Amino acid sequence: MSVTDQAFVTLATNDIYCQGALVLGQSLRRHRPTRKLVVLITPQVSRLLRAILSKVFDEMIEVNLIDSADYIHLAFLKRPELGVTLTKLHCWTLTHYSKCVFLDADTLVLSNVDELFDRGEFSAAPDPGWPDCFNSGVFVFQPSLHTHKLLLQHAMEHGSFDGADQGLLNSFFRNWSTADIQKHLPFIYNLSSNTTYSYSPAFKQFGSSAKVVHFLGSTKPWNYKYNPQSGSVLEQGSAPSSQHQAAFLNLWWTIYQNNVLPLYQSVQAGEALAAPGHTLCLSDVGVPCVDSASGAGEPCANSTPSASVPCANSAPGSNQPAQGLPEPTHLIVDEILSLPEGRRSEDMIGCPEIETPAVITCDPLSQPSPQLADFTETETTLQPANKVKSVPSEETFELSQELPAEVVRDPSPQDALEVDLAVSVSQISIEEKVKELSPEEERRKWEEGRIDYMGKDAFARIQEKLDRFLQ
Ligand SMILES: O=c1ccn([C@@H]2O[C@H](COP(=O)(O)OP(=O)(O)O[C@H]3O[C@H](CO)[C@@H](O)[C@H](O)[C@H]3O)[C@@H](O)[C@H]2O)c(=O)[nH]1
Ligand SMILES: [Mn+2]
Repeated sequence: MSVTDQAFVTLATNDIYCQGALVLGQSLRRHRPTRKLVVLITPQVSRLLRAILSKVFDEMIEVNLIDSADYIHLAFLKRPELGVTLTKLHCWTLTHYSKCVFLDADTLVLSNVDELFDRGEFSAAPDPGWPDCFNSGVFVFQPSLHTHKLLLQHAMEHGSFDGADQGLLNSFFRNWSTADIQKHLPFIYNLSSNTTYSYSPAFKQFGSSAKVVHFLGSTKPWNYKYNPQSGSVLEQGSAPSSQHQAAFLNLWWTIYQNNVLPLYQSVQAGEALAAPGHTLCLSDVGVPCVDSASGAGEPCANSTPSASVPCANSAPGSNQPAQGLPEPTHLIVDEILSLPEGRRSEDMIGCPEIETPAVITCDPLSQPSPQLADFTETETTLQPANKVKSVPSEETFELSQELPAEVVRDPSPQDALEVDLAVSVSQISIEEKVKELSPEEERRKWEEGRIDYMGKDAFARIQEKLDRFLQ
């Protein structure tokens, strides 16, 4: 039975965090949630990622990025990510829901967690670093404009002791650790992926009942490279700290490969149809059992090739991208991960962890071609595309009365983080790059007071330019 006035909510302020939100959304879907899935995005998210998110989430709601630069005047800023994570507070404006569960975009759901809706505001699990504080990566809350207003007021009056949302929320809900044990979520609802390293006997005892894994900290799953053939992340600079952590990372990537990448392919194929010549570089390479990302590196047992399926056009759904948004993420598919011989999803039964994979197959008999006509969607878990909503204007108005004018920004694209997906037979990686700004955008940034004092606008570099000019 589905409950339409309650929702799981996440946040992604750029295309990189969208990768996490997509895996989280698909991990929730695999366990058949009875609540809606909602993603909060900011204007920085590209139209391609919006199109993909709308295939996974029931609702996509655009909110204003509360940018750290805006808070210089409020003098409460030490860490640049503060503003961004304060954007999380917008979740209290979702008043068309009676209760919600917030999940960070770097969390992964391992089983059905609908029972979280039996808890009340404000429920959260202890933070592994300081268990008298809660971790703000998973929490139960009740949307309310009044609470939202109080939270923003609290932010302005008291700041945040850690410079981000977790410190703010802990001081706002300050009796969490003592008042009501019902509001202490068990740790299995927010298991930090690296805890297994710090207390492995406990993990051995209780780890199998983990329901939500949280990749907290600076290295996220998308920072690793993944080998689709072995089904495991590649050990490089940032090697996983334990075997268990590696298993969670491998699961993240399995879902990414099987349930997220195909969405790119179908949406980009649709875009190519709408605008021929769109960047989509594909070559037809049969990859033996690329979906065998079980974590153990075992090949799929039941991968009997079926008759090849002729490719057909696949429309991306009803989502038409909005105008004036950041340029889409680049998808570089060097060698497409097509299943050999047009293998259908039914053939994947032997692959563990994959219940209803979204699979795109390509007719191996047809010529390699960058045309979308080479694709067909055989089975997907896609949800109906949904409308993009914005926070109602009255709320924005109310908000802008509360805060200095510059805190609430025009929803103009700015500093979009672009993503390069590099997909080959032996490696998948998600590279992030900061978009090069045009001279006009640079000037606008300066005029808005968003100056990169530590980076390219550092005094030494300006001096260099002046010297060159004066020579
Ligand atoms: O550039 C960003 C940064 C963060 N987020 C969102 O904000 C969440 C929190 O950021 P994250 O990088 O996941 O922080 P953690 O490494 O988990 O660090 C801790 O500290 C953060 C700041 O207090 C809290 O928000 C987290 O819940 C807490 O686990 C993310 O999951 C996203 O949903 C973005 O959308 N874009
Ligand atoms: Mn997190």
